[in-house]
Order: sequence, then structure tokens, then C-alpha cells
Amino acid sequence: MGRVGVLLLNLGGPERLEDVRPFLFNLFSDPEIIRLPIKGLQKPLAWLISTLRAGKSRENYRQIGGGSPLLKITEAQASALQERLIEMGREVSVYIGMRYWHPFTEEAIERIKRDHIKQLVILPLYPQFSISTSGSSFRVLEEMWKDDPYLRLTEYTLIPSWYDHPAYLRAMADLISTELDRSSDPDRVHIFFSAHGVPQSYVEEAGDPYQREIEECTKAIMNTLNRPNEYTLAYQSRVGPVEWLKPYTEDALKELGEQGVKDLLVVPISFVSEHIETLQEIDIEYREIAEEAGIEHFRRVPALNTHPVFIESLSDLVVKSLDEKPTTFDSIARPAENMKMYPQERWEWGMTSAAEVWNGRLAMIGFIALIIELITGHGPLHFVGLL
Ligand SMILES: C=CC1=C(C)c2cc3[nH]c(cc4nc(cc5[nH]c(cc1n2)c(C)c5CCC(=O)O)C(CCC(=O)O)=C4C)c(C)c3C=C
Ligand SMILES: [Fe+2]
Repeated sequence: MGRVGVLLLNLGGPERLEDVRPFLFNLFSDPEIIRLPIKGLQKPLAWLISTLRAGKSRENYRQIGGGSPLLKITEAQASALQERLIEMGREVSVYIGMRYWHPFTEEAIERIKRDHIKQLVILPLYPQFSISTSGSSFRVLEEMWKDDPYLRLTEYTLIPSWYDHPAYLRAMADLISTELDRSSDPDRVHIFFSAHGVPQSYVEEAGDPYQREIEECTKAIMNTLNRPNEYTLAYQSRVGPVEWLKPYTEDALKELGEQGVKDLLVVPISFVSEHIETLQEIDIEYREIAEEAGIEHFRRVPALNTHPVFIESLSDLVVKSLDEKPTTFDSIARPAENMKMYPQERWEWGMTSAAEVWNGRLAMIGFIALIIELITGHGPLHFVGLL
């Protein structure tokens, strides 16, 4: 057996305020995040949305200290995992590949090639699979494997999701238990699972298994916790005008307030590290909404970060995967039958609902471009460097 590597996949985040706009541009350039019927429109639209969103997003990153802590935490997770694997007698090197910011997945693959890795375990740091997260990173890797004769000689195993791993569930239950016991009346605390949302069309039209995995994961954590508390699952971080998975976190908080819930414990469920959506969105925005709704005690469980039982779950996944037969992107990258990697892959002509949505969006882009041109004297082609 040749040298062994583990590639941890994550989304990445801007480390400085200057990085926010280019980070958003990379994110919105991804057809797994927004897909246009005309490929050539992807970059201009990504430019437009990232430019329009950058101010608000920068302000949010400013509120959490001027950048995302995601890379530092992912590095600490990678070191803890490598140490644990070495203790278990497995000589492996752990690499980090981010989808939208440094170190990019492509940079990680260059390092893997330089180190002559012959066997690779690909492990997304997302417990549940979504087309928009693990699926998008798998797509990048699949393209690289197709084009690179060296990579084709590298055996790899993919771990699409691991939301039901017993040690992961134990680590989550441990974090929740610890926080519950800080309350004067632990059994009366309402547990509020907040998952990152995705547009409904991902699940209903593209067959994304994300919602099912989130729901199963929530139930499995509650079973592992084995306490009598009531709980709710809701979805946060909606972006754009389309419908996302429901209930939305802000609506669910208001409803619980109206029902008289006073003591709430928020559990972020689709992330394993602190990042903008825990530190800013939950801790600042949702706290405010909850307090206005009459919820007196609003607490949050910390993200797993380097919790030792969580690191144990990652090392167990790696060891089991090394002992398995190699898998291919074809067999595993589409974990659900009928799943389409691109949400709008099945484009139909005519007055379909998809066509209406896109007609509306394109009209909106044209309108915004006109306003920008009137204000600045330059058209969109000037801004994307085409004029
Ligand atoms: C399971 C986790 C995540 C899913 C699913 C997901 C889908 C998704 N996200 C956007 C839009 C944005 N995401 C942003 C940042 C961001 N998102 C996740 C996780 C999931 N996203 C992480 C870990 C981060 C990075 C956080 C950091 O600390 O930097 C952002 C940028 C931040 C902001 O402006 O709000 C956007 C935008 C979409 C559209 C989507 C599904 C289609
Ligand atoms: Fe996101």
C-alpha cells in the first residue's frame, strides 16, 4: 500500500473583510448554488449578486471580528484527526480542501499529488449530504479525476454523509446535556434544532436527500440524548426570493414565543464548526427575534469543533473507509436514486414554472443593470471586464 491521505472538504469562509466579495463571487459562480439555463450568464449574475450582497455580508463578518473562523477551526480538526489516526497506528496525512476560499480543493489536490498519496479518503465536514455542499465539492473532484492521469491512479473512497454515526450522535447529545444541566429546570427547556436551509426545489425537484437526513439526524440525536424535553426543527439562512425548506427559523421562534416557551436551547445541526451562521445569525439576529417574541432564556450549544468524541467519530469513519473497497464518484456522489446534481438540470422549454421564474429573474437582472448604468455611467459588461 502507498502513502495514505484524508481530504477534509468544507465550504471555506473569508478571512478578512476584503475577501468577502470575491468569496461571494466564487460561491454564486457555482452552478450547484445557482444554475442558469444559459451557462454564459453564470459569471455576470454571480458578479451582480456578490456585489449587491457584499455590504450586508461584510457587516455580518465585521460583527464576528472581521472574518470567518472556519479555516482555523478546520485546521485544528485536521490536526486532532491526524494525531488520533497516528495513535491508532495509521500513518496518514490530513489535507483541507475548501470549496469557495483558500485553501481551495484544487490546492489540496496539488499537495496530495506532491506528497505521492496513493490512497485517499474523501470526508466532507458536513454530516448530512446536500447537492449544494458535499455534492458541489464531489463535482469539482470528479472533474479533476477525469482530466488528470496521475489522479486516475489514486484509489479513493468517498464518505457521502455520516449523520447517523454513533460517536457523532453521542458528541451532539453530550453538548446538549451539558447545556441543559446549566438550566435551573432542565426538563422544561425547549430544544430548538436549527439546520441550514436549502431551496425547496433541491429536495422536491432535484431529489436532494438533505431534508430526510436532517430529520433522521434530529430524531437520532434526541434518542441518544434520551431526555424528556420537547423539540422543534427549523431551517435558517435563507437567501433570495424562492421558497426554502420550512419552517423558517425566525417564524418558528415567533411561534414558540406565542406558545409561551420561555427557555430555549438552540442546537445548530448542519455545521460542525463555529462560523458566521452560528456566531452572527443565531447568536445575534435570532437571539433578538426570540427575545422580542418573549423567550427569556436563549442559549446555544457550541459547535462540535474539536470535541474528542467527535474526532473519534471522524477517525472511525476514516479507518472503516480505508478497510473498504475503493468507491467511485459515479457510485457514491449521487447517493439518492434520481438525484440530479444540478437542481435545474431538467430544463423544459415553454411556459413552465421554471421558465417563468427565470424570465422574472432575467428581467430583474436587466432592470438592475439599467439602474447601475444610469448611476455610474458604466454597463455590466464594463464591470465584468468585457468592455
Ligand atoms: C450544511 C451547510 C450548508 C448548506 C446546506 C448551505 C447551502 C447554501 N448556502 C447558500 C448561501 C450562502 N452560504 C454562505 C456561507 C456559508 N454556508 C455554509 C454552510 C451551508 N450552506 C457555511 C459553512 C458558510 C461559511 C460561513 C463562514 O463562516 O464564512 C454565504 C455567505 C455568508 C452570507 O453572506 O450570508 C452565502 C451567501 C446557498 C444559496 C445555499 C443553498 C443553495
Ligand atoms: Fe451557505
